[in-house]
Amino acid sequence: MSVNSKVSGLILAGGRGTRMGRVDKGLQPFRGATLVAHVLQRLAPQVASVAINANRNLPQYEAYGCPVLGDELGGFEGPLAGLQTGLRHCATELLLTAPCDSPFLPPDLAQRLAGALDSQDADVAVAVTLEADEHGVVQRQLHPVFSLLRASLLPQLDAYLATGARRMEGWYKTLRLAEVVFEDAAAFRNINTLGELQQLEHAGAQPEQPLTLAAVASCLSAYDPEAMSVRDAQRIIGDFITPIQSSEKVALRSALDRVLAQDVISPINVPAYDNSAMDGYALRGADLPAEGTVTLEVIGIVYAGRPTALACGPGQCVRIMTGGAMPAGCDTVLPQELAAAIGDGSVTIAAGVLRAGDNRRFKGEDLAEGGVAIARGKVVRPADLGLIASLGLAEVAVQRRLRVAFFSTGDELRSVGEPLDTGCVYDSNRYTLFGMLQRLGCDVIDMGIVKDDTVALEAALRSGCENADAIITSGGVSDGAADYTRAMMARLGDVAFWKLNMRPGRPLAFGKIHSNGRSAWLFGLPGNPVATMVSFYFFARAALLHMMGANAPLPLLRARAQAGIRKRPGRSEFQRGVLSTDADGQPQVRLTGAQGSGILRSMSEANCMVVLRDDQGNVAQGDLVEVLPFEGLL
Ligand SMILES: Nc1nc2c(c(=O)[nH]1)N[C@H]1C(S)=C(S)[C@@H](COP(=O)(O)OP(=O)(O)OC[C@H]3O[C@@H](n4cnc5c(N)ncnc54)[C@H](O)[C@@H]3O)O[C@H]1N2
Ligand code: MOO
Ligand SMILES: [Mg+2]
Repeated sequence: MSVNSKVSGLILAGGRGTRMGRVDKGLQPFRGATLVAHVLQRLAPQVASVAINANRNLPQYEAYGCPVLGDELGGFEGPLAGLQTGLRHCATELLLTAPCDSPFLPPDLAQRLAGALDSQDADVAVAVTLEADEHGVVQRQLHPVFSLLRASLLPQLDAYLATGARRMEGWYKTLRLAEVVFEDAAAFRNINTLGELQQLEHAGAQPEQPLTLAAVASCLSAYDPEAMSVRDAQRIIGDFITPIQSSEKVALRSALDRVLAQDVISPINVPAYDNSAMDGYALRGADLPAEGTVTLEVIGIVYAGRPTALACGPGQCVRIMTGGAMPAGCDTVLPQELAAAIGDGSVTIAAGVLRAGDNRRFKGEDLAEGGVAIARGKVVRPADLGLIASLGLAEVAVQRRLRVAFFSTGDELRSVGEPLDTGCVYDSNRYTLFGMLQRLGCDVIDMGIVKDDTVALEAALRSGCENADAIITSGGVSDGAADYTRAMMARLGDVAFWKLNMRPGRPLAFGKIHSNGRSAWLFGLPGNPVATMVSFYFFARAALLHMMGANAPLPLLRARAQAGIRKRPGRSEFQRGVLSTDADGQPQVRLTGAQGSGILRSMSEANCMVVLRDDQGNVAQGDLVEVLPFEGLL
């Protein structure tokens, strides 16, 4: 008898998809189908039948023609709960599991696991791969959700779950386990984030192949590195970059300005109980008069923070303070200033001053227990600190800080503190870059000035690559005779040199370089000081935030031009402006004089950039233009 007829397949699709922003992972589109469809396609030929374990969107899963089984336990208790349901419905001797986010699972999974189960007389066989860790040491990696189990294990699993334990590996420890080594580690790759999903979507057939710039650029209808639009460049950068996968727990206050690495889940209802929004009288809405007045008996008083056993019957009310728990029977609060008369032990209410249900705050109306209070990717602001504190949480998981190395290139540059030789300029780009990176919350590594010298450049790029997640350079990316930077960048990795249809900031280098087993993203910004800043804001900033896993779009707004602006269609222009409010309090903007890309003074005088897109022509006085205010810009 072939292995197939003894095995039922179970696709585990019952998770919360927490790392994917709580989307239903299995149903995410991937290479023309969904993730679960890819898994089904690979699993079905290996087994007698397949069932899907899912806890939401059941009709969509049913559309694949398989039985869909919800967890018996309820409440997203993890893969063991799915396994329990799968074993309960398993009509064959063996059950094979695979997660819904592993579209590359091996075609011989069932066969090889079954072989080991038999030969080792084990209860369960589990896939293992050998993978080198960061020090190059090979480690055994167990993949507990790729398992083949005897259906007879159900009573043991029921008993294990009844203890409250939920970890797969914990349960396996109580069983006879056969480990089966598979050589192709990439086949067990599971997709945890939308970023990975997107990366693999474009990555060609082999998931282990790194994404190349050429592969990303091939998605554009036309790719001309000599005439790139701002939008295309932003798109390529966004598609090429993937977020770093590393987080840390920090004390709440230290989370300010950091990026949340996980959803903050509310452990409690906020507020924890129905309460009053006003100082006044809690009453039954049904007692409110349709006309004339009603006088209610005051049976007691409730203060905020003190539990109450008071309960109102018809004709009764309770004196209550803001935040006080609503007494049983009450659903409405009369603010005391709306009472027609307040007597000794009674209050009189006129018709029409109040509707039933007014001034009551519901338990959980701010946040419901188990709900997402703040989604991962949010940059933590003061209000978020307060919200997290209101949940009683003292720590949160944040993305580890991004390490960004930067240096300036050019023989003509001198550092602050050095004498200024003839023909030289002081290096200002390292200071603007320091400021912008610091504002983004990066750990910065200032590598100083690097001369136009191949050896020095190579050493600097390699050192940056080995010590940082990203490297930002300025200068040397145009095609001037002394621009050694380009040649060296290209030698160390996959780097594109673009001429963009924009002003300032026309040349830009972008890519990924490698050195001694490490890699880093590279942004080669143009040397002219204003061009450096503009390129940073419109390309590097979003890319760095994306690496940090942050969700922080540019805060653009619209303002009226106080004077006409000359603008040539066909390129984007970023002009320095001063944003203010007109006599009616509406935003207005004027330019700050000379706009040459070496003129930092007008950048310093500006408080915004006027963003004029490719297709825009001359701007007339009073026209609305897009503006990027510097204040509040991360
Ligand atoms: N024939 C062409 N020449 C240039 C083009 C072009 O398309 N064809 N593009 C121009 C544009 S636009 C820009 S922007 C610059 C960019 O050139 P590089 O990135 O190669 O930068 P450098 O040549 O090294 O420097 C340009 C300029 O900026 C000054 N600079 C450089 N670094 C700093 C610094 N850290 N602090 C202060 N000032 C700096 C440098 O002294 C030069 O004056 O190329 C145009 N040329
Ligand atoms: O890109 Mo350049 O910024 O115009 O000087
Ligand atoms: Mg140059």
